[in-house]
Amino acid sequence: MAAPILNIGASEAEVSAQLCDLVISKANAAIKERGIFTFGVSGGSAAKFLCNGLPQASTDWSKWRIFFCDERLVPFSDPECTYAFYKANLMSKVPISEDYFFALNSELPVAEAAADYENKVRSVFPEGIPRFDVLSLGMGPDGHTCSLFPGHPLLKEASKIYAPISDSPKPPPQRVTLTYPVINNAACCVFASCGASKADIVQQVLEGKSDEPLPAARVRPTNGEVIWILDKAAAGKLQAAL
Ligand SMILES: O=C1O[C@H](COP(=O)(O)O)[C@@H](O)[C@H](O)[C@H]1O
Repeated sequence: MAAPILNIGASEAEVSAQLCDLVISKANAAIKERGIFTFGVSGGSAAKFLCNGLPQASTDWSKWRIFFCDERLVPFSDPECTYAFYKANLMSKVPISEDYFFALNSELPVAEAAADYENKVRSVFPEGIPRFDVLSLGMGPDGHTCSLFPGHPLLKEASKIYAPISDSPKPPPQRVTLTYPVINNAACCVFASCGASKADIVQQVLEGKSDEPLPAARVRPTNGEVIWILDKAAAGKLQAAL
Protein backbone atom coordinates (compact mmCIF):
# COMPACT_ATOMS: atom_id res chain seq x y z
CA MET A 1 0.00 0.00 0.00
CA ALA A 2 1.71 3.17 -1.22
CA ALA A 3 1.67 6.41 0.79
CA PRO A 4 -0.58 9.19 -0.55
CA ILE A 5 1.02 11.45 -3.17
CA LEU A 6 0.46 15.16 -2.52
CA ASN A 7 0.26 17.84 -5.23
CA ILE A 8 -0.43 21.45 -4.34
CA GLY A 9 -1.71 23.94 -6.86
CA ALA A 10 -1.61 27.72 -6.51
CA SER A 11 -5.32 28.15 -7.18
CA GLU A 12 -8.58 26.32 -7.75
CA ALA A 13 -8.03 26.68 -11.49
CA GLU A 14 -4.65 24.94 -11.15
CA VAL A 15 -6.18 22.11 -9.07
CA SER A 16 -8.82 21.65 -11.73
CA ALA A 17 -6.21 21.62 -14.51
CA GLN A 18 -3.98 19.13 -12.63
CA LEU A 19 -6.93 16.82 -11.98
CA CYS A 20 -8.06 16.90 -15.60
CA ASP A 21 -4.52 16.39 -16.94
CA LEU A 22 -4.09 13.37 -14.68
CA VAL A 23 -7.41 11.81 -15.72
CA ILE A 24 -6.78 12.40 -19.43
CA SER A 25 -3.30 10.93 -19.27
CA LYS A 26 -4.54 7.84 -17.34
CA ALA A 27 -7.41 7.50 -19.84
CA ASN A 28 -5.19 7.64 -22.89
CA ALA A 29 -2.72 5.17 -21.35
CA ALA A 30 -5.51 2.71 -20.45
CA ILE A 31 -7.07 3.02 -23.92
CA LYS A 32 -3.70 2.39 -25.57
CA GLU A 33 -3.02 -0.61 -23.35
CA ARG A 34 -6.45 -2.24 -23.05
CA GLY A 35 -8.82 -0.37 -25.36
CA ILE A 36 -11.04 0.88 -22.53
CA PHE A 37 -10.93 3.42 -19.67
CA THR A 38 -13.07 2.81 -16.59
CA PHE A 39 -13.72 5.94 -14.58
CA GLY A 40 -15.69 6.72 -11.42
CA VAL A 41 -16.89 10.29 -10.86
CA SER A 42 -18.16 12.12 -7.79
CA GLY A 43 -20.49 15.05 -7.30
CA GLY A 44 -19.89 18.34 -5.50
CA SER A 45 -16.73 20.31 -6.18
CA ALA A 46 -14.90 17.40 -7.88
CA ALA A 47 -17.58 17.41 -10.58
CA LYS A 48 -16.99 21.10 -11.23
CA PHE A 49 -13.21 20.62 -11.42
CA LEU A 50 -13.61 17.80 -13.96
CA CYS A 51 -16.11 19.68 -16.09
CA ASN A 52 -13.75 22.66 -16.34
CA GLY A 53 -11.07 20.70 -18.21
CA LEU A 54 -12.37 17.40 -19.59
CA PRO A 55 -14.36 18.98 -22.44
CA GLN A 56 -11.02 20.06 -23.98
CA ALA A 57 -9.49 16.56 -23.77
CA SER A 58 -7.89 14.97 -26.77
CA THR A 59 -9.04 11.39 -26.27
CA ASP A 60 -11.19 8.65 -27.78
CA TRP A 61 -14.45 9.20 -25.89
CA SER A 62 -15.97 6.01 -27.32
CA LYS A 63 -13.61 4.06 -25.04
CA TRP A 64 -14.61 5.76 -21.76
CA ARG A 65 -16.98 3.96 -19.39
CA ILE A 66 -18.15 6.33 -16.66
CA PHE A 67 -19.86 5.33 -13.42
CA PHE A 68 -20.69 7.24 -10.27
CA CYS A 69 -18.63 6.90 -7.11
CA ASP A 70 -21.88 7.95 -5.49
CA GLU A 71 -25.14 9.41 -6.70
CA ARG A 72 -28.16 10.96 -5.04
CA LEU A 73 -31.55 9.27 -5.48
CA VAL A 74 -33.37 12.28 -6.91
CA PRO A 75 -35.02 12.90 -10.28
CA PHE A 76 -32.88 14.24 -13.15
CA SER A 77 -34.74 17.55 -12.82
CA ASP A 78 -33.51 18.02 -9.21
CA PRO A 79 -30.54 20.43 -8.79
CA GLU A 80 -28.95 17.82 -6.45
CA CYS A 81 -28.76 15.26 -9.28
CA THR A 82 -25.10 14.69 -10.13
CA TYR A 83 -25.92 13.03 -13.45
CA ALA A 84 -27.77 16.16 -14.56
CA PHE A 85 -24.70 18.25 -13.73
CA TYR A 86 -22.45 16.08 -15.90
CA LYS A 87 -25.05 15.99 -18.66
CA ALA A 88 -25.14 19.79 -18.82
CA ASN A 89 -21.42 20.40 -18.31
CA LEU A 90 -19.65 17.42 -19.91
CA MET A 91 -21.89 15.15 -21.94
CA SER A 92 -23.30 18.07 -23.90
CA LYS A 93 -19.75 19.06 -24.89
CA VAL A 94 -18.00 15.79 -25.78
CA PRO A 95 -19.00 12.88 -28.00
CA ILE A 96 -19.63 10.36 -25.21
CA SER A 97 -22.60 8.07 -25.69
CA GLU A 98 -25.31 8.18 -23.01
CA ASP A 99 -25.02 4.37 -22.99
CA TYR A 100 -21.52 4.69 -21.52
CA PHE A 101 -22.24 7.32 -18.87
CA PHE A 102 -24.18 5.08 -16.55
CA ALA A 103 -27.09 6.81 -14.83
CA LEU A 104 -28.81 5.72 -11.63
CA ASN A 105 -32.47 4.77 -12.03
CA SER A 106 -33.95 7.19 -9.51
CA GLU A 107 -37.46 5.83 -10.00
CA LEU A 108 -36.59 2.66 -8.07
CA PRO A 109 -36.58 2.35 -4.27
CA VAL A 110 -33.04 2.96 -3.03
CA ALA A 111 -32.03 -0.68 -2.38
CA GLU A 112 -33.27 -1.71 -5.83
CA ALA A 113 -31.59 1.28 -7.44
CA ALA A 114 -28.26 0.18 -5.89
CA ALA A 115 -28.72 -3.42 -7.09
CA ASP A 116 -29.73 -2.20 -10.56
CA TYR A 117 -26.64 0.05 -10.70
CA GLU A 118 -24.47 -2.87 -9.61
CA ASN A 119 -25.77 -4.79 -12.67
CA LYS A 120 -24.67 -1.90 -14.87
CA VAL A 121 -21.16 -2.17 -13.43
CA ARG A 122 -21.24 -5.91 -14.09
CA SER A 123 -21.78 -5.19 -17.80
CA VAL A 124 -18.22 -3.81 -17.81
CA PHE A 125 -16.69 -5.87 -14.97
CA PRO A 126 -18.43 -9.26 -15.30
CA GLU A 127 -16.75 -10.89 -12.32
CA GLY A 128 -14.67 -10.34 -9.22
CA ILE A 129 -14.16 -7.03 -7.49
CA PRO A 130 -14.23 -4.28 -10.15
CA ARG A 131 -10.91 -2.55 -10.67
CA PHE A 132 -11.51 1.00 -11.90
CA ASP A 133 -8.66 2.76 -13.69
CA VAL A 134 -9.42 6.02 -11.87
CA LEU A 135 -11.87 7.11 -9.17
CA SER A 136 -12.22 10.88 -8.90
CA LEU A 137 -13.16 11.56 -5.28
CA GLY A 138 -14.24 14.54 -3.24
CA MET A 139 -14.17 15.02 0.51
CA GLY A 140 -16.79 16.82 2.57
CA PRO A 141 -15.94 19.03 5.58
CA ASP A 142 -16.75 16.07 7.89
CA GLY A 143 -14.24 13.80 6.10
CA HIS A 144 -16.83 11.85 4.12
CA THR A 145 -16.07 10.61 0.66
CA CYS A 146 -18.50 9.08 -1.86
CA SER A 147 -21.57 8.73 0.42
CA LEU A 148 -19.53 7.06 3.17
CA PHE A 149 -19.98 9.13 6.32
CA PRO A 150 -18.08 9.09 9.65
CA GLY A 151 -19.38 6.41 12.02
CA HIS A 152 -21.91 5.03 9.53
CA PRO A 153 -22.38 1.22 9.39
CA LEU A 154 -21.74 1.34 5.60
CA LEU A 155 -18.06 1.85 6.35
CA LYS A 156 -18.05 -1.89 7.07
CA GLU A 157 -20.05 -3.01 3.99
CA ALA A 158 -17.99 -5.74 2.38
CA SER A 159 -20.30 -7.73 0.09
CA LYS A 160 -21.80 -5.14 -2.27
CA ILE A 161 -20.27 -3.12 -5.10
CA TYR A 162 -22.78 -0.31 -4.55
CA ALA A 163 -24.67 0.10 -1.30
CA PRO A 164 -27.87 2.02 -0.67
CA ILE A 165 -28.00 4.63 2.08
CA SER A 166 -31.27 6.16 3.24
CA ASP A 167 -30.04 8.20 6.22
CA SER A 168 -27.28 10.31 4.70
CA PRO A 169 -26.45 13.08 7.19
CA LYS A 170 -25.91 15.39 4.21
CA PRO A 171 -29.08 15.89 2.16
CA PRO A 172 -30.54 14.36 0.11
CA PRO A 173 -30.85 11.38 2.49
CA GLN A 174 -31.23 8.62 -0.11
CA ARG A 175 -28.14 7.80 -2.13
CA VAL A 176 -26.14 4.96 -3.66
CA THR A 177 -22.41 4.64 -2.97
CA LEU A 178 -19.38 2.58 -3.93
CA THR A 179 -18.08 0.45 -1.06
CA TYR A 180 -14.50 0.16 0.26
CA PRO A 181 -13.66 -3.23 -1.28
CA VAL A 182 -14.18 -1.62 -4.72
CA ILE A 183 -12.65 1.76 -3.87
CA ASN A 184 -9.55 0.08 -2.47
CA ASN A 185 -9.22 -2.16 -5.52
CA ALA A 186 -8.90 0.83 -7.89
CA ALA A 187 -5.67 1.46 -9.78
CA CYS A 188 -5.81 5.17 -8.88
CA CYS A 189 -7.93 7.18 -6.43
CA VAL A 190 -7.55 10.94 -6.82
CA PHE A 191 -8.95 13.48 -4.38
CA ALA A 192 -9.27 17.15 -5.32
CA SER A 193 -10.12 19.68 -2.59
CA CYS A 194 -9.92 23.43 -2.41
CA GLY A 195 -10.52 26.23 0.07
CA ALA A 196 -9.60 27.10 3.65
CA SER A 197 -12.80 25.45 4.91
CA LYS A 198 -11.22 22.07 4.05
CA ALA A 199 -7.83 22.76 5.71
CA ASP A 200 -8.60 21.21 9.13
CA ILE A 201 -10.13 18.05 7.72
CA VAL A 202 -7.37 17.64 5.11
CA GLN A 203 -4.84 17.84 7.95
CA GLN A 204 -6.75 15.25 10.02
CA VAL A 205 -7.10 12.87 7.07
CA LEU A 206 -3.52 13.10 5.85
CA GLU A 207 -1.61 13.61 9.10
CA GLY A 208 -3.99 12.61 11.91
CA LYS A 209 -3.60 9.39 13.84
CA SER A 210 -6.80 7.72 14.96
CA ASP A 211 -8.10 4.23 15.70
CA GLU A 212 -11.26 5.25 13.83
CA PRO A 213 -9.94 6.88 10.64
CA LEU A 214 -12.25 9.26 8.81
CA PRO A 215 -13.87 7.88 5.63
CA ALA A 216 -11.47 9.70 3.28
CA ALA A 217 -8.49 8.35 5.25
CA ARG A 218 -9.70 4.78 4.60
CA VAL A 219 -9.09 5.20 0.87
CA ARG A 220 -5.84 3.22 0.56
CA PRO A 221 -5.91 0.98 -2.54
CA THR A 222 -3.97 -2.21 -1.85
CA ASN A 223 -2.47 -2.30 -5.33
CA GLY A 224 -2.90 1.25 -6.53
CA GLU A 225 -2.12 4.88 -5.80
CA VAL A 226 -3.85 7.66 -3.87
CA ILE A 227 -3.20 11.17 -5.11
CA TRP A 228 -4.34 14.34 -3.34
CA ILE A 229 -4.53 17.56 -5.37
CA LEU A 230 -5.07 20.56 -3.11
CA ASP A 231 -4.93 24.29 -3.44
CA LYS A 232 -2.74 26.28 -1.03
CA ALA A 233 -5.68 27.10 1.23
CA ALA A 234 -6.81 23.47 1.65
CA ALA A 235 -3.19 22.41 2.25
CA GLY A 236 -2.63 25.32 4.67
CA LYS A 237 -2.44 23.22 7.87
CA LEU A 238 -0.36 20.33 6.53
CA GLN A 239 3.13 19.87 7.97
CA ALA A 240 4.01 18.15 4.68
CA ALA A 241 3.25 21.37 2.78
CA LEU A 242 5.45 23.65 4.91
O1 LIG B 1 -22.47 14.92 -1.17
C1 LIG B 1 -21.39 14.78 -1.71
O2 LIG B 1 -20.29 15.39 -1.19
C2 LIG B 1 -18.96 14.98 -1.49
C3 LIG B 1 -18.04 16.14 -1.17
O3 LIG B 1 -18.44 17.27 -1.91
P1 LIG B 1 -17.65 18.65 -1.88
O4 LIG B 1 -18.48 19.62 -2.69
O5 LIG B 1 -17.49 19.07 -0.44
O6 LIG B 1 -16.31 18.40 -2.52
C4 LIG B 1 -18.86 14.49 -2.92
O7 LIG B 1 -17.58 13.96 -3.16
C5 LIG B 1 -19.94 13.44 -3.18
O8 LIG B 1 -19.86 12.92 -4.50
C6 LIG B 1 -21.28 14.09 -3.00
O9 LIG B 1 -22.37 13.20 -3.23
